[in-house]
Amino acid sequence: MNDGRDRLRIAVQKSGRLSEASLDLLRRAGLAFRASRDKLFLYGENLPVDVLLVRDDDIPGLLVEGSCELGIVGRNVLDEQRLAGGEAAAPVALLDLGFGGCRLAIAVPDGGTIESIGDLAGLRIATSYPALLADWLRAQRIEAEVVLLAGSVEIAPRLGKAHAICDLVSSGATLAANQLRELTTVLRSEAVLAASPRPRGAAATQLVERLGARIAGALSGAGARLLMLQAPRAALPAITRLLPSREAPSVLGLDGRPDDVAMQALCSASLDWQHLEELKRLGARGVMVLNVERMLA
Ligand SMILES: Nc1ncnc2c1ncn2[C@@H]1O[C@H](COP(=O)(O)OP(=O)(O)OP(=O)(O)O)[C@@H](O)[C@H]1O
Ligand SMILES: O=P(O)(O)OC[C@H]1O[C@H](OP(=O)(O)OP(=O)(O)O)[C@H](O)[C@@H]1O
Ligand SMILES: [Mg+2]
Repeated sequence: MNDGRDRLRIAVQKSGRLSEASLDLLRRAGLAFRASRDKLFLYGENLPVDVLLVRDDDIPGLLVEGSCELGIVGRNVLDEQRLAGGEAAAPVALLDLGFGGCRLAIAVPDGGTIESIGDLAGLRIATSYPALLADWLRAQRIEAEVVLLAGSVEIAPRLGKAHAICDLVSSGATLAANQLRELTTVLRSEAVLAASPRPRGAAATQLVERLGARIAGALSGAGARLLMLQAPRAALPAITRLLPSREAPSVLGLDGRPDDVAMQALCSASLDWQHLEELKRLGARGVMVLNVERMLA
């Protein structure tokens, strides 16, 4: 690994919105950990892979300097630091992880005079994401002043510090509580698996690829169902049309029953009781649905 280490390091948010889901995903990818006494480090027990628990803002920097080979962080944090860092090598986003979904949005006081993005010209906008906001303003050819605030951005308009804000939104409850309304979206974000841009040795590269494949497998397996049944061969086309299936089902002949088949199909999470009742009506028997835990392409 980098700096002569013989174990891989993954940086994960210590305590916050991404912490639980990040560790859960790593466990589903087959990693088992033991916590250090100071709870800043999780020692990998079954693979040479350890987890570093840090502030999410530190994760891109740890990847850039090569102290960690992988990290789980919001795309918002990754893109902000890439834009702020200018030309320097940036971490590489490998995979979207399907949690931590939110958007960076511009919001304005309810009932105020700002009605379209053009109205932002010449105004002050408070944010914790100055590089993303400045980049968006440039692209929209709007000249506005960016006011940097580390947190509680939503109260800036009430304090007279800014006319508008640019902050993360998911349910919209925080905006509503502060009498703000969303004007436009600057960036859609979710947690991503990111890799260090520093060159690594062959062993580390191989382990990064192996973990990437396991994590992708844990994600694609999540929610998938394996449907197994027996049915009259003649009912197969109708059954196949009915299924929320990702690919063609596997069909097997049955000994001594030429008119019947056994079939197996990988379905999405939307496979429900109504599908099963319909299958029965079409002549299916022995219908079984299993949750898929992991898949390897
Ligand atoms: N309301 C939200 N809904 C869903 N995801 C969110 C929301 N707010 C933030 N996120 C995502 O979760 C990430 C972490 O958010 P959190 O609020 O825990 O960060 P933080 O306060 O900066 O934590 P830290 O102490 O690690 O710096 C954000 O960068 C973003 O990607
Ligand atoms: O649209 P909503 O569902 O209301 O979520 C939006 C809020 O969530 C985030 O803050 P968080 O709650 O993580 O607190 P923080 O500011 O301390 O990070 C974000 O900064 C918003 O304030
Ligand atoms: Mg942070």
